[in-house]
Amino acid sequence: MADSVADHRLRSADESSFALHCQNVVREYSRGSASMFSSRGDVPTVRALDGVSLSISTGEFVAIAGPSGSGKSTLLHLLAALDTPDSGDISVAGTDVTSLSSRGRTTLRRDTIGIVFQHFHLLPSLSARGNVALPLIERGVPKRARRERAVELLEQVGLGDRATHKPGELSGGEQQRVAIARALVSDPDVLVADEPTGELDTETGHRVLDYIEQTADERAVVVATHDQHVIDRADRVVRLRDGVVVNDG
Ligand SMILES: Nc1ncnc2c1ncn2[C@@H]1O[C@H](COP(=O)(O)OP(=O)(O)OP(=O)(O)O)[C@@H](O)[C@H]1O
Repeated sequence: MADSVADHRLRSADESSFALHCQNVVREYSRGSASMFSSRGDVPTVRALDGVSLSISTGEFVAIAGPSGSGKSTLLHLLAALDTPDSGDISVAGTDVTSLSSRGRTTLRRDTIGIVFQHFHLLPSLSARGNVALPLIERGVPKRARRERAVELLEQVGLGDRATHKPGELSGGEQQRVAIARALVSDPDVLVADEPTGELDTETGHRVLDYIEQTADERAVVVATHDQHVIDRADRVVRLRDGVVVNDG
């Protein structure tokens, strides 16, 4: 049977009213193979998230903070539908992620989630415009419309004059702005960013943050970060420690 995202729309009004919602989420990783550690076949695990519950609305700019290893990236990957939890529920834009197949999650990401990584993840052989237009190919948007939309987004992030430059010809801050433009090109309901200012100097980090902040007016924005500037500017800070939410406000 076809696995359409629409089949996984939540029935509950409570959960579907949030752009992002997770309930009692647990995610464990195994530490190597069973044979390495135990004659009984037990695989040691690390519990990266231990019962996390969180709801984020459209228009909120939320920072996920906490010490190294506290579970920030793990949570972000789950909220971006890049991964699934061992137990608990996650919904994105009213769709139950945990019941989707891998293909269904790919469709959900394509249609509703923009993702920005610390290391930009741009294709070096494509121009800034080509990188930004990439998600529109998957959506079947014609070439001319793709180009126009990509240039529009690059102008919004202040890089209209860099459209034909390749990533190697751009500074770190410019590359990160290209990555943000790419994440926003499909006008997603949710923007998820993992340490987006981690590789940038303070001033460039502020510029990138300006763009991220602006986009939060019409979508939910979640940023995992160690950067105090991001934490200071967020509407709300969710603090993790050892995979548990220790503060939310
Ligand atoms: N693929 C993996 N395999 C095994 N353990 C992992 C894996 N990814 C993360 N972990 C472990 O899960 C825990 C949470 O890691 P996570 O990367 O989510 O933390 P973080 O808060 O993002 O850390 P940092 O700030 O250093 O990026 C850590 O103990 C980490 O070692």
